[in-house]
Amino acid sequence: LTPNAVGAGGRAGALSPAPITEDLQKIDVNPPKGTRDFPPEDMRLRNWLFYHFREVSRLFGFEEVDFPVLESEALYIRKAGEEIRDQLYCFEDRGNRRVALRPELTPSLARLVIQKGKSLSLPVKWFAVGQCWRYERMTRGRRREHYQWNMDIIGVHEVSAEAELISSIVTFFKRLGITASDVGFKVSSRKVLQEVLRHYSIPEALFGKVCIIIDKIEKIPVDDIKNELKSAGVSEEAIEQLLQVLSIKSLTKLEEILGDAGEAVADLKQLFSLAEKFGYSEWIQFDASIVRGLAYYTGIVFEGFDRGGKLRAICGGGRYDRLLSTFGGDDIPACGFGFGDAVIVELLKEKGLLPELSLQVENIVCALDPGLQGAAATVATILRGKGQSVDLVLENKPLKWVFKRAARINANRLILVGDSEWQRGMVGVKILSSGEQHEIKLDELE
Ligand SMILES: OCc1cccc(Br)n1
Repeated sequence: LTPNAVGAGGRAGALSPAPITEDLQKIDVNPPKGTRDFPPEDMRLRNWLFYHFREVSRLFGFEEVDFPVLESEALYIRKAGEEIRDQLYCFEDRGNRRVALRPELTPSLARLVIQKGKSLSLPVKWFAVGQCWRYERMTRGRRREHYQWNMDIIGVHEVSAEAELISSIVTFFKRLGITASDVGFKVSSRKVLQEVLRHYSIPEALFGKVCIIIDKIEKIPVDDIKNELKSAGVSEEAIEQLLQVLSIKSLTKLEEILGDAGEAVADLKQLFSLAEKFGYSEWIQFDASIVRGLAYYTGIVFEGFDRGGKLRAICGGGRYDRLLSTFGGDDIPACGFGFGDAVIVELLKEKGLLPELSLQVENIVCALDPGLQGAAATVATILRGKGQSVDLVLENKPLKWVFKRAARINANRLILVGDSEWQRGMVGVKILSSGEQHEIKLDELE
């Protein structure tokens, strides 16, 4: 081959690499805007977090489920003007179907419950950990995906279901070292709004839209809230009463305003009573301004907040008794929550509660000469068969390199396969923490 000659599709000339053809161009190695890669150190933290999500779900007797990330857009088309709708990551697929990357898990769960129908024995207690998406203009530099832990109880009318769900989140926080001094739950009920709107004969059809407007009360000026409520058809008198009720932070005060005949006060009293029995009274407080930003909630709603006031809501949930019937299913009561994987990590960082997670491999196995690479593979396989993790050195490397790698992967032991030892059915073992070294018979290795 003459220098630089490249046979048709063949290897480059022996003297120099093939010229870069126009097909090769440097791709953008970053993930798409608003999305994250999980390199090993981040994946260890994510796995640690998800381990606790799953452990708490197991402690509460919930079964894991999952659904496609891609769903029919129809699951999320609600007319109440939710932000989740405005940011839907939706498109038309090659079959001209309107589809969307799921922005939340609850509609998928409702769909599966309906699909399973009578084959399910109620109550259903399901949990899921899944990636959810939104297409938000990157002006605010916010993410377009996060992972959410959801727990849902389907088929229980009583407030004991919401009390159980809040207990599961308290259990999760405690496992991570987070206390009631760090976070709390603001709890209310949409029945508070419902009773005020009914008192002013505001049509039920406006309920979802009013809730979505009210949910912005901390985010936009109160005059904008008033204007949006007026445009939605709520009278000025009703608006004033609504805003007054929403400022209530005590159940006693709420009872004075609404009376004790309504479901709102009764449900909330029951929840606070159960909270005492579960032992998490210090974690929850009534706050009538909490409505949550999803149109389908119908009763108790709650959100976890950091008492330092620096972070966005940590988690949130509530009762959604009408969602299944709006999907054409039976009228089955339901409640659940979503817990994102981002704010909790910010909180853990702030509290100094992030765990030290490093790669840990029990053994590094190395052949002392190229002819023993097969023997090293045999040793690795024996150890792995006994449940021991092994980093097998796959190339002929100097010992200095092996020791450096052993330190980087935090190996406990270095297993050396040398010719003379191998001839005697032995291998060398070095305990890396102490430096202690000995030989051991292959069949005694464990
Ligand atoms: O919290 C609402 C939400 C939904 C999907 C993706 C992201 Br990031 N955030």
